[in-house]
Amino acid sequence: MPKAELHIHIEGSLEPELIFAMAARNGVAIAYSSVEELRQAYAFSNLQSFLDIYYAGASVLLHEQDFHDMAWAYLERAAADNVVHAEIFFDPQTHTARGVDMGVVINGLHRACVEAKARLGVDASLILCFLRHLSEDDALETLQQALPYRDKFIGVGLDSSEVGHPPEKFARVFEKCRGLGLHLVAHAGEEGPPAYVWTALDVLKVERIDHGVQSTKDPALMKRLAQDRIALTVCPLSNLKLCVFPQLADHNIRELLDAGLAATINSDDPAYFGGYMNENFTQTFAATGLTAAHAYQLAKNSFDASFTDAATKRRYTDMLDAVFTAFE
Ligand code: HPA
Ligand SMILES: [Zn+2]
Repeated sequence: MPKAELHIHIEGSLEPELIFAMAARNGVAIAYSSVEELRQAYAFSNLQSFLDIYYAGASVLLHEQDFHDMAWAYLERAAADNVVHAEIFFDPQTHTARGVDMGVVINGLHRACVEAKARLGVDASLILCFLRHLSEDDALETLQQALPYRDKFIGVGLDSSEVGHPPEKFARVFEKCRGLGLHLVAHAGEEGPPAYVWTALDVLKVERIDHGVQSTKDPALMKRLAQDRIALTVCPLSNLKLCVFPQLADHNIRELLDAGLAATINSDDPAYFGGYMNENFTQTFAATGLTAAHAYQLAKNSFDASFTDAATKRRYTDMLDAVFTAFE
């Protein structure tokens, strides 16, 4: 089934093998003695326990070629899962704080996106995420550093530690980005309360909510999301691995879809959470009993919610319809 991936952190696609290869070629020391030992550390109890190891993994990225190679590996893997369109998050502050130049980050990632179109037929673009555990002034400075590369990213997002860092902390920087014509998204309602989804919508004026699974706790919010067709980029295996739901069978993806919300399925940090796109779909469908009609809706939602033009959305939906017609 052709589909779009709208919630993927490129640093979360860095597989242990690539971490070790880059550590060796860049002379960076890592706290684990083997790929197996590193993988064994991937047992998380919540978002923060994951973020600590995720930022440590990203420390091997130094040169433009490293950022390119990481993104290229993801794009090849995504293409194998029939992802035809990807909007990719990156966390520049994780790298600039270590002395890596903004241009090194963006040019490396962007080159892989350009190659993906030519060699894989995958449409890929970049969304710059601000780290919400840092200050808004740090985000404003990061935006300033990224402006020379304005043509190489399509929007901004908000990620990292959610609880205690509500969306409204970033009101000024998002307002500035809106003025620049950038698309706006934010993580909200992953671990944080429905109130954070409300302020992401009403203060930051985001076009999509990343995760948003806590929204089912607030009926008025559910109504707002359905009425305004605000897409939720849901990541089931991530929610399972970070203990947002005790089991995949307890996930509320079906409740979201059946309430008429524009939910999508995405991989978030596939190297850490045990699955790329198709694995997220097959495990979620097996555990929750979603139907073929839900599969069609999820893929259709992913195209409708993407930041591409109407003609491209129509072309994607025609591809999807052709697949479903062939199975009827
Ligand atoms: O799931 C996530 N939530 C918040 N920040 C993140 N950074 C990478 N993945 C995530
Ligand atoms: Zn995420």
